Amino acid sequence: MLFLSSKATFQPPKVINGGIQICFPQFGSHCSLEHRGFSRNRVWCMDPDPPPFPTCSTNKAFIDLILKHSEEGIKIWPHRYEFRLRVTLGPGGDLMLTSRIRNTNTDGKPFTFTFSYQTYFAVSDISEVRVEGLETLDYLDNLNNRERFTEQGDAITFESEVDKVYVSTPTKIAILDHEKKRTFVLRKDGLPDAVVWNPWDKKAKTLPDFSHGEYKNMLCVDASCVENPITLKPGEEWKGRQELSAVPSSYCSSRR
Ligand SMILES: O=P(O)(O)OC[C@H]1O[C@@H](O)[C@H](O)[C@@H](O)[C@@H]1O
Repeated sequence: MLFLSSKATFQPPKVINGGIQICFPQFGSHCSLEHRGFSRNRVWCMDPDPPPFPTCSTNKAFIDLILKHSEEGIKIWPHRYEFRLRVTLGPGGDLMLTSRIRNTNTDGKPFTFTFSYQTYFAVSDISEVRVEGLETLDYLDNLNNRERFTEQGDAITFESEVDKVYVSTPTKIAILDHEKKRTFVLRKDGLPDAVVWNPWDKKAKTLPDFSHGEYKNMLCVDASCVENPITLKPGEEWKGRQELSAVPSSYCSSRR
């Protein structure tokens, strides 16, 4: 289901192109932090004592992880927080990520953040892929100084570099891989926006992890909260969930 570039090397702080990257406390380049935030480059701990999750995890394998502020980290982002992540795998391979972020500041100060599950889907050939669920929506075009445009009425197809933030998107987005006759279904909650990215040929040549032509085999569709940042007061918690499943395309279209 997920793409990982063939030349990826796991040597933090270098980022990889692949998998699902948890971007917090920013997704973009608004302040002096790392441009996709620091959470994707930190070592997380297993959370031995997570508070109860409202989602049903019966018959599913799951792991609870936690990331907290460190005294070193506070110098970079001057806030105390607890970020709990539950990763759940269902019997059919469905993958669910639930993030809970709590402001634990003791100085009474709120904090503001943006967030994204930067998700690299593996596809057979980007030219054969169609994304449904984003038609007629407004988007901010990262390739045009984040100018706002409105998408046309048809499903989205790809023939050049794309880097768009679709705003106020529905809770379900489908990524149809025509060649593989397979559809990825992304369901989300608490994450109004969806970033769609493919670097295409020219940009991919500038990304050292990509082999020749490898851009054809990936598409990022990221459940995100970018347009309207989230503000939490001390003691408040935010929750954002993403669920991914893969189904035969015929199954999906018969249930639209
Ligand atoms: O190299 P990074 O930081 O993981 O980002 C890769 C791409 O990720 C996409 O999600 C963004 O929309 C692009 O703007 C970005 O170039």
